Amino acid sequence: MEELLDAVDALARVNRPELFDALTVPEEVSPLLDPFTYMDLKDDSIKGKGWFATQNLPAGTRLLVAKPIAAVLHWEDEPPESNNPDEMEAGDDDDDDDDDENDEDDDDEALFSGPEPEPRINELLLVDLLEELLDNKELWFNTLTQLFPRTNEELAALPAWVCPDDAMFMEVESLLEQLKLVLPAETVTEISKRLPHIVRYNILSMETCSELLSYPGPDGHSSLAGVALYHYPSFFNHSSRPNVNRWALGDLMFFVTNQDVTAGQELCISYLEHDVLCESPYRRNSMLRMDFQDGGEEENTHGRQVDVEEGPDMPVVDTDVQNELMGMNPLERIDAIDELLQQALGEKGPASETMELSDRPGWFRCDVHNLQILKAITLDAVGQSGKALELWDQAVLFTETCLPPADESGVMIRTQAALSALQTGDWQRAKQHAEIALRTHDLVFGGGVRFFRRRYRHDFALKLRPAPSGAAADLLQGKPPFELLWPLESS
Ligand SMILES: C[S@@+](CC[C@H](N)C(=O)[O-])C[C@H]1O[C@@H](n2cnc3c(N)ncnc32)[C@H](O)[C@@H]1O
Repeated sequence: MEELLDAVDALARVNRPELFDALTVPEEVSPLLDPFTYMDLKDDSIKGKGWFATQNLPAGTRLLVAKPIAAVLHWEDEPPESNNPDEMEAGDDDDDDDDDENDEDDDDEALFSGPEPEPRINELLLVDLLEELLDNKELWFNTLTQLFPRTNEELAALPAWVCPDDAMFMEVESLLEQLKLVLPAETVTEISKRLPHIVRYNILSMETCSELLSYPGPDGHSSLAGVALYHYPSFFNHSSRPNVNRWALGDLMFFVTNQDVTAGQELCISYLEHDVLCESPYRRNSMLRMDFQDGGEEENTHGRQVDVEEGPDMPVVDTDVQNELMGMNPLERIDAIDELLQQALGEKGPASETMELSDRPGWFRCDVHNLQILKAITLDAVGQSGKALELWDQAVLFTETCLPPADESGVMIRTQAALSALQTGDWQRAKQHAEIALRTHDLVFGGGVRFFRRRYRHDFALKLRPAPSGAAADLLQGKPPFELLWPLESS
């Protein structure tokens, strides 16, 4: 697995990495390519097919590893003019310069560049699949026809596919014409109707080590983010209380139970980011945009309408907001975060003046959580690790009360909490956070302390705190903090 991570690291450094024939399933996990070891497929009258446990499974059972049928990375969906790396850099610089001073210029630029183009990533995947079918028509009969939507009734219940881009539509049409040379016309008609929906309703996002603070930086793996269509994983249904977590290394996807599961229970993943699962059904459904309503486990809400709600439909503190905040100097940033926290908690605008404070619509709970993390990072950077630790503790509380069990973001937060506690010289607290971080990491990712240190090595290299002094320096004796908190002999 460590060799695989080395290969993934190398791929992530390449400008516009290509997928991923180089990444093969390591021998030690190859038995997991067989999904029927611990699970079986069953039919449910409402949800269709789904995976069910065939035996009692303890938390941390690796169920499945899968290689995709096709995958597309986000960089492949960049608009053509920004595909030139030189132009990209120039564009980035412009953005940075413009941030505060030249709002008017920003507006002018927006006028000239037009609206954001629609994402075409699903259609890029569709084109890849059609190209693959030209060489390997059995893929349709053996695999793709097994995936939802399988029947004409299922198909008829879905909204029509609308291609967001004329050029892509022409490409799809041309590939369908070429397919008519190798497949019967009625099969090609079937493919043209069903394949866009198969893509739309089965693809999974794929991100490597995305919980790490180093993820968006030069040593992170954000260049490998994309979407992929998998065969057996496509049969996992959605639950807002999932008992299965998934994680990726490149395009290899791993599925693991996050809690004890009893024989006969359904095994579900979440189709939503875990940090929005604690929101109301209205908000969850606004983001899910699927052909079913996610109303909570206890009720069957297939097709049910959920009431409209005040407040944003999506998290406000997205990557752009976070990048903008991280571009500020620390003191300015803390003020800006405090201001945003007030809004996020509904304590300040944009609701009407007459509105009671308690009635003001808040943002998502993960907005507050992410702002608190940014503030903790900032306080650590300016040497206030005691105050940072209080915020890391609040972030731990969020992950343990609002997220599914053993969520990987809890590992990152416990790791940072341990490092902040060590920085304050509080060895007991540091050790406690460190142990839980390692235990949770091992449950989800396996590989003991070695693999934890390997996955976290770029985070350990970040200079997030000043050089330790006082009790922390006495504890460390010149060693790097991770050596003290996660020594190799603890495995
Ligand atoms: C990725 S497929 C999952 C496997 C699918 N059930 C099948 O029969 O192949 C996604 C589709 O399954 C159904 N589905 C998944 N989770 C569901 C849920 N919680 N409630 C109702 N339908 C669900 C929806 O039709 C959705 O578009």
